[in-house]
Amino acid sequence: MGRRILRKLRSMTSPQGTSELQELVLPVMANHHGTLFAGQGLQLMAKAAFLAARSLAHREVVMGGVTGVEFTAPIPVGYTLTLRAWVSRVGCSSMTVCVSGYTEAPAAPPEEALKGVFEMVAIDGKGRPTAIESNYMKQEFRS
Ligand SMILES: CC(=O)SCCNC(=O)CCNC(=O)[C@H](O)C(C)(C)COP(=O)(O)OP(=O)(O)OC[C@H]1O[C@@H](n2cnc3c(N)ncnc32)[C@H](O)[C@@H]1OP(=O)(O)O
Repeated sequence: MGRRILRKLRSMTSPQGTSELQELVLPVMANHHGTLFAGQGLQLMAKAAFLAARSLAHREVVMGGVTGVEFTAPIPVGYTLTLRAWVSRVGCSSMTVCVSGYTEAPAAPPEEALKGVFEMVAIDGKGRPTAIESNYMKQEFRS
């Protein structure tokens, strides 16, 4: 692959410590109300948090816990859900990742529909916590 194409591909990816996913809500992802099933929403948020944390740590990461999740608006089938995740705290081996999801549809204004805070831990080849070497952020943003 040529260098120019590689440069273009790199510029199209999310910055380190962030991720963005876009999903079309399909009937197979819905509950009996015709809106996104909570378990599917959690899975998508977990995926976005994982990708943001791994891109910062440059190592494999696992989820240690979920600090909080809120579903603030139902997401009907046919809507587009855009999830944005960003690392808000870097510890020794752990990271806090915030995720926010917005809905869009042709006749509806964009609306925040879900959000969550996830604790991710960088691991070595044996699955044990390992230090994150990053200058991304060395302070906690918790109030
Ligand atoms: C991508 C996926 O699908 S992951 C699959 C689901 N997740 C898993 O299977 C993970 C299973 N759990 C584990 O493997 C372990 O409990 C680990 C790796 C998360 C932590 O291992 P421990 O031996 O408990 O780690 P230890 O107590 O040394 O803590 C390591 C770091 O993780 C943090 N941590 C550990 N557990 C948690 C938790 N539940 N919530 C928040 N932070 C945590 C610690 O605060 C510490 O942070 P620091 O290094 O920045 O100071």
